[in-house]
Amino acid sequence: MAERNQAELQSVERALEALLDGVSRLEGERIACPDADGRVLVDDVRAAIDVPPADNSAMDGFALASADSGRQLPISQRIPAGQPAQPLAPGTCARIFTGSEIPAGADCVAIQENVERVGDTAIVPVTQAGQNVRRRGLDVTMGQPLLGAGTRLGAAALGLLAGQGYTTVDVVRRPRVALLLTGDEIVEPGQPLSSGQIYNSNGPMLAALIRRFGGELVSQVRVADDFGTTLARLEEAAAVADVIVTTGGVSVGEEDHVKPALERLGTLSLWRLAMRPGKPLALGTIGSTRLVGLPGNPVSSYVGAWLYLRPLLGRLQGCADRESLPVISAEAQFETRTQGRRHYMRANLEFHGERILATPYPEQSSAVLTSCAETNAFAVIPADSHIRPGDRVDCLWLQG
Ligand SMILES: Nc1nc2c(c(=O)[nH]1)N[C@H]1C(S)=C(S)[C@@H](COP(=O)(O)OP(=O)(O)OC[C@H]3O[C@@H](n4cnc5c(N)ncnc54)[C@H](O)[C@@H]3O)O[C@H]1N2
Ligand code: MOO
Repeated sequence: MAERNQAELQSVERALEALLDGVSRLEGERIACPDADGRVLVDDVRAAIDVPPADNSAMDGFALASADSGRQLPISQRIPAGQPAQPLAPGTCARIFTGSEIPAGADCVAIQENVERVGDTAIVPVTQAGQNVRRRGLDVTMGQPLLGAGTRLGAAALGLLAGQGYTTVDVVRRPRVALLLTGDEIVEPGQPLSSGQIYNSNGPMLAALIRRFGGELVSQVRVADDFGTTLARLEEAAAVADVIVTTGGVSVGEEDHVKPALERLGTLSLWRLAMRPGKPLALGTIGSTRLVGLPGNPVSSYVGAWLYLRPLLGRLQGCADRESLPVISAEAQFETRTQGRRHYMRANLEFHGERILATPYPEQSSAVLTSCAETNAFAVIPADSHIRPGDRVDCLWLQG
């Protein structure tokens, strides 16, 4: 079906630019390291100590001076991990274990499988200097940059911080997000469903995405379809949140009160975007609080959250890798045509050796949330194009 008024549609990029304009990183807070998974570093972190702090053994075996190797040597000490090593008596070797400190005077370790023990002596094969020794500072050298500002902390980063002895870390405060759901037909799960009603699927879905994108959900309220209530709920939300997310009420229906309420309280721009799903989008401000008004259709809301809300929360956290999604070029396993709107098709990427295949969910209606639940990417089909099987398509990988 031909779409009219395409000239009036605006690009995704322009809307995103408008949304992020003037948005800067929130302030930091000091938290305990074990609580910092997924949080974003405020500043660069430098290494306070060498890791490992001393040369140590990579293997269970015998430490010795390489010049003494290839001979039978007396075993002059035993160095369990965690115990200080005594300087090695010349012409001897030391029983040593993985992680034990290399004694002064030794420069290599022969692994025990290659050593023959004879009483208190060991016949040690020829061993090169440095063999099986992990040098002091091999992992991290004191003073080196360890992690950069804006890094999203994950398991390995938390391990690095702990390896430095750090107990607290300065991270960006989580953006506070208030979720407002419009629509008198919406009923909470657990309640009986009457004729004309549907369960609230957008609420839990968006709450999960907000947390996943690094936000803190500070409130989640339903707003009745009337102007006064909408106004009051928006004001309350603006008082506690950095970001207000609404769903529903951004199209042209007469029951939509978000637009007039926002026009009263702050600024509002309504976008009609050259994208599908999710043509309508509302962007606004109430004081310093940003508002993202997503469409009510669950799929449009889901796609809009990935494309707009995630970058906004990323910018507020000073986290560049949350501002965009990884793009994977894949081989289309389908044929489709678009007109004036770019299509974000919910698709599955499958990795088959060298080939990456994109298969769209068969039903792409913006009311079919199954298309989101069963896929892992958005295949981005440019406006006015014809994609045939085997063509390359750029896909946004929804793993961020
Ligand atoms: N005459 C026109 N009608 C519509 C247009 C248009 O341009 N002209 N745009 C269509 C498009 S595109 C979309 S998207 C929707 C956007 O509508 P709203 O944002 O105003 O949302 P509602 O009308 O309130 O709801 C749409 C749809 O979504 C369901 N919904 C809403 N909230 C929830 C929820 N929390 N959980 C589950 N489902 C929800 C609602 O029942 C409706 O079915 O407008 C089109 N119309
Ligand atoms: O674009 Mo609406 O989001 O088609 O359903």
